[in-house]
Amino acid sequence: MRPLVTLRSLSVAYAGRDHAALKPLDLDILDGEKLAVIGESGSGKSTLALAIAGLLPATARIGGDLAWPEIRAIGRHRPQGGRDFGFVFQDSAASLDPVMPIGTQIAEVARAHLGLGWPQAHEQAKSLLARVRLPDPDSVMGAYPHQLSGGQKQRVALAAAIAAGPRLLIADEATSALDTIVQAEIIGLIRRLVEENGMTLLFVGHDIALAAELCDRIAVFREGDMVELGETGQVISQPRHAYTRALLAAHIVLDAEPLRAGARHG
Ligand SMILES: Nc1ncnc2c1ncn2[C@@H]1O[C@H](COP(=O)(O)OP(=O)(O)OP(=O)(O)O)[C@@H](O)[C@H]1O
Repeated sequence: MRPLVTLRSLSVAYAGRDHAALKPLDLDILDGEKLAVIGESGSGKSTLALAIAGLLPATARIGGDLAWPEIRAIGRHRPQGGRDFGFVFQDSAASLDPVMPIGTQIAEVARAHLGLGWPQAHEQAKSLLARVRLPDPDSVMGAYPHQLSGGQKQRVALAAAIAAGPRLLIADEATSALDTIVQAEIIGLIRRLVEENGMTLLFVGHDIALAAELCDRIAVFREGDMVELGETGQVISQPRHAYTRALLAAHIVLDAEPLRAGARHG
């Protein structure tokens, strides 16, 4: 598989902080793969996701090289949100406009990046709402974010993220605020959308069992260091790093089944 994004000695430090948020790392995100980035709070996962999307704040100093080879080849400097990547955050309310109808928000992405007129963009938005399995897409088109549940808002955020057909879907703790059943539904939805659209997935989270269920490879982060990177089956059944073993041990106490399944299938 060709790399969609390449990182070479990439590091990130925020102004005023003693420690680097990300220590130099090499990583290729392969076109079409589902890659999980996991680790505890503060380990640098979101920093990595934001760096890949070109969304780090101005206070961040970036070292090394981060490239989207195909974008660089056509002379563009940075990836474009919506067109090259879709980003879904933990708190989708923060990325949805509270005073704009849902349908208009999704249609705007399709209009801006696909050059559609408003009527076509609205049709596209309605079919996306059906694809993310929101009941009654017609009424959701005219609804506002506060009228939807947390799980429904994540479905809308996913519809908006993929509206312009990006190559990469970045889900940053996109299911972390949801209860277990809704979380499983959204994981299933992400899997289906990624497969149907042939997208690459960067799944950022702290739950190694969820990562194992969904992804082909797992990268484990701790204190800004990528301590482990491997195929899911290998990371689950033969973890190389003590921290990965500790994450797995903590999970086996809570709920062993997804991990056993991940090890069997991996
Ligand atoms: N905008 C910022 N300015 C200064 N420091 C930041 C900023 N964003 C993150 N950091 C710091 O960088 C480190 C890595 O944070 P990051 O958010 O990438 O971790 P994370 O693994 O995604 O954590 P979480 O799961 O809690 O979001 C932390 O020490 C954090 O406090």
